[in-house]
Amino acid sequence: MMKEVLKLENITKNFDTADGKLEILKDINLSVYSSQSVSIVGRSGSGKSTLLSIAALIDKPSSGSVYYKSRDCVSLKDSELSKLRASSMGFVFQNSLLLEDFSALENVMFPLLNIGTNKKEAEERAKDILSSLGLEKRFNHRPKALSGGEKQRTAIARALVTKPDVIFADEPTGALDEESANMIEELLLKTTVESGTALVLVTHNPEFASHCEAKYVLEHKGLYLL
Ligand SMILES: Nc1ncnc2c1ncn2[C@@H]1O[C@H](COP(=O)(O)OP(=O)(O)OP(=O)(O)O)[C@@H](O)[C@H]1O
Repeated sequence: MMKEVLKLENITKNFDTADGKLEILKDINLSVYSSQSVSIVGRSGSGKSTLLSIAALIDKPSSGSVYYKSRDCVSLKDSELSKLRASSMGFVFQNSLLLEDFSALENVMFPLLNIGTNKKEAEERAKDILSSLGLEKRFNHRPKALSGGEKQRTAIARALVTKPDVIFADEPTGALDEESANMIEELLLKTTVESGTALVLVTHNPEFASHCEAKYVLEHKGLYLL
């Protein structure tokens, strides 16, 4: 049976601006299960990144609950949230920032060292995952010596290496040419499902979105199943 990894309940988000209260999200509900891929599309400014930040426990909702493996997370302390993110979540962004002064291998080892994995094991696991993403000849390359697609594959390796329960991807192929974008798309869907990780994907690309198991559109402040 599939486990529920993430549950958003009646999420509302307002921003206070010079022109008063701006309501961005209203009564959003979403459940995400292990191994499930979920896509969220919507026009620019509809609140996709805001929703992703709330789901990933980076930002807090104005009201509503975020449950992570049945645990209510909205009122957890920042230090607990950081720990939870580091051990159980992975992130891939349009321009995933890699550490420029470190090799691809060191970039991928970093999240493991951060959660206390010993160096030898971290190196082995980082090498394994980079190799599985076709980067076995790029271990020692710094980010500036990697192509755009290779950088994103390194970012995916970095996101997956801790074996997270869920990966949040915000426009992960937005900066790539079509061929690299297709490859990254395929890799993300395949690697997440195979490792039991859930994927929550925000994208402008309707084709990429359509390959996910559950497809949502964010419009008029609400989230609707397509
Ligand atoms: N800190 C903030 N203060 C005020 N308004 C904000 C803040 N953050 C986001 N917004 C507004 O919230 C709305 C939603 O922004 P968000 O980035 O979530 O949209 P999006 O759907 O991800 O857009 P895009 O597809 O262009 O990336 C926008 O109108 C934005 O201006």
